[in-house]
Amino acid sequence: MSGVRAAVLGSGSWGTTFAMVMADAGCDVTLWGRDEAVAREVAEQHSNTKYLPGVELPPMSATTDAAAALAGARIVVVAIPSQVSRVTLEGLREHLEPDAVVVSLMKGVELSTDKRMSQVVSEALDIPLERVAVVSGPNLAKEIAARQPTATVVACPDEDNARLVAEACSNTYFRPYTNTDVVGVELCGAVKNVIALAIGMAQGRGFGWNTTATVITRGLVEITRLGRALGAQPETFAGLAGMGDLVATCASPLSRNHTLGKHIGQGMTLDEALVATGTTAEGVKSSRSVLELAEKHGVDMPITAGVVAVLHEGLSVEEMARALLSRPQKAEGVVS
Ligand SMILES: NC(=O)C1=CN([C@@H]2O[C@H](COP(=O)(O)OP(=O)(O)OC[C@H]3O[C@@H](n4cnc5c(N)ncnc54)[C@H](O)[C@@H]3O)[C@@H](O)[C@H]2O)C=CC1
Ligand SMILES: O=C(CO)COP(=O)(O)O
Repeated sequence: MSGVRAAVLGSGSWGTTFAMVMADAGCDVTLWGRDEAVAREVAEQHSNTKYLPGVELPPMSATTDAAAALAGARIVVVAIPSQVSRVTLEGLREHLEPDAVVVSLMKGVELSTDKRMSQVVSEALDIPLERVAVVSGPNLAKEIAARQPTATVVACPDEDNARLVAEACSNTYFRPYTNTDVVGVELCGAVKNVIALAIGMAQGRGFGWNTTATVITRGLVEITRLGRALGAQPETFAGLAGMGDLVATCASPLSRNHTLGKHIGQGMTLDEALVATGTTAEGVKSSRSVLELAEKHGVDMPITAGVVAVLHEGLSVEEMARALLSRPQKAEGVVS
């Protein structure tokens, strides 16, 4: 999409990779981050060794000056940790162009409000939800930065805006599909991180593929159940943002949530696992807000409850497994 001005907020692994995806799609991209050294390296040396070692980036601008990044930007992409997005975006609101479409790449649910990221973006920037799109799918940043083929979903209530964003990120290795089910796509992205933590815990404890497959499948049931209670479309859960991302995140050691869960399963404390994992593992905090959201809507999410209990309440992985398996027998309905 030749020449469309885009700003990407957040110069970590996914922000930098998505800036690369858009630049490779022909956009005129400026990456914004708070780290001056990273911005200089991206702009001058076409690399970001802190987050994407060994990757050669296409030419793009990079800055720590938000006003400069946002000036003239038709598309603004947000790729910072979910829990700091509201305060960060409120500080940038005055620089947003009046026709800008804002894209959330974030896979979390806000603590204290239990809001999805598109809701947070809309409130923090004071723009209607029709101008907020979300991108979610099996999108491990490091594989995409190596230009390996993948697909994703661009969801927005306004189909023209979904198409605008899809065109702006479509290139030879990245294929976006559009839909209007923002609730479903966003919930898939946030809750799969919690399920990935559970699978990491199980694998770290030494459980094999039967356990993994069970948790993926029943995890998808939990996501579907919550999504349906919140008005999502059932087919979203079988798509790229649902099953697709669940498979990628739960199978790959590149997933930080999976890795963190594995550390816990191997006996680390949460603090030790956070240090060992390094960058953002959204599920650690979002597990709590997802569970609260489920409780508010009367939705049963036993795997999510188990993850919260292990991470934040001192339950062991064995106790979590026992608790899950000793639940009352029932028929296997998709939403039961
Ligand atoms: N890395 C991946 O493969 C994928 C990540 N995501 C999602 O993208 C979001 C961002 O994740 P990553 O880029 O991977 O995380 P990251 O940890 O690699 O980078 C986060 C970036 O945000 C910056 N940051 C942190 N606090 C900030 C603040 N208060 N103000 C401004 N900048 C701040 C950090 O300096 C860093 O540049 C998360 O919600 C994640 O779930 C989604 C799909 C793929
Ligand atoms: O969302 C992701 C891949 O689609 C990345 O997962 P992690 O945040 O667990 O690394």
